Amino acid sequence: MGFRCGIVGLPNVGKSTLFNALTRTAAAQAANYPFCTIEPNTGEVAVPDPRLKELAKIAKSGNIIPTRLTFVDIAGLVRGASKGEGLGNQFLANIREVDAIAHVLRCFVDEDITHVEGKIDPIADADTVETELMLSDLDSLERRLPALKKKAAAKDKEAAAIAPIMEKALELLQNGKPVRAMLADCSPDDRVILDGLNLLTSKPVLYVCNVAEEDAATGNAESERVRAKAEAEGAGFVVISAAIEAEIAQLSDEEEAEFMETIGLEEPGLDRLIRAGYDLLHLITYFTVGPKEARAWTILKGTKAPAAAGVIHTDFERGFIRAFTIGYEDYIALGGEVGAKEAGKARDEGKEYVVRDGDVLHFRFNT
Ligand SMILES: Nc1ncnc2c1ncn2[C@@H]1O[C@H](COP(=O)(O)OP(=O)(O)OP(=O)(O)O)[C@@H](O)[C@H]1O
Ligand SMILES: [Mg+2]
Repeated sequence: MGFRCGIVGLPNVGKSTLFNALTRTAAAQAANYPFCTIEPNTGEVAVPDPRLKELAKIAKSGNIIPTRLTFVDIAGLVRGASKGEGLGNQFLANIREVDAIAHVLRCFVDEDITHVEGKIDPIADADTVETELMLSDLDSLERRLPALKKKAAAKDKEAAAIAPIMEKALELLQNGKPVRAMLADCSPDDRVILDGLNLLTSKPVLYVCNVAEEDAATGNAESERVRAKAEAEGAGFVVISAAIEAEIAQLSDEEEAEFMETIGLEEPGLDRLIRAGYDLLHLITYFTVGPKEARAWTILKGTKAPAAAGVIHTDFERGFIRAFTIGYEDYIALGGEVGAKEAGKARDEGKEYVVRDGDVLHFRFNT
């Protein structure tokens, strides 16, 4: 699988700084000039989950292995990108390949750091970026729709199913709205068709307000404006100071705790960001726990047991018999597998079982 979250925004707003903090590397060049990034940087990030440590304690697991999410640091885009300005289409192609968008908005004032639009206005910046994505989608749909409609009229079943969804998406774009506005009342089947259209504005969005160090714990007036926008749209929202996070990422665990206390942060903003990205993608976690390791695995909400097993190994899915299942709360409260079994809280689940977040699973299979 591998779910990918793309870091998108205007040039020089802190995307690469954030990426480096997330991946705890200096893999992406971050510097004070627009279009510093050209080729996208890709990195895997461990998804922080305090439950793993609790499970490992009970099972005396030798190792803790978190699940991972991929972040992609993409080139900045400017007004006119959809028509080839700046890095134009190349950049749009990179966005097309991700599953969700973390849209970084500059909310910090610093005269020394160039802002391509000349002033701090995250709402206007968000509109600039979104407009380019919408123009690109509009262009793509307007090009594709006539041929599709012709096919639909000629009784092509597939085309007939796609056409109304394309038309609805087009109508939204013509009214200046992103296609994700139709996600809320999209049936699962329609959703598959919509995803197949491979548009830019149908991807879920998380606004990341990049604030100054002193605003990291509280946010500021600009980030509050973005919060209101995110709430109105049903989009994700996180306040973070990329500059601080990059510093924190360099520290040891002890130094980190101390540093965060001085600046009033309860947990690294990165943890909040990673979790928000995970939620945005409708991902949940199940665990496998034993003396060797306590390990987290990522699945889409709604995944049934065999497909969940397939994340570990395709053989597990092909030869799936059943899933020995204990809910996380039960596992902890009853002191592990034996206790849960004795209390009747361990269940054998079959092929139709929809795995829940936090399930501790043990798959039985034959190959
Ligand atoms: N919260 C912050 N406060 C102050 N300065 C910051 C903050 N976040 C990033 N910067 C600075 O802004 C500059 C641009 O950062 P960065 O290279 O990460 O931007 P970018 O969005 O990746 O740009 P590009 O689109 O050109 O690749 C760097 O000098 C970085 O140190
Ligand atoms: Mg960059």
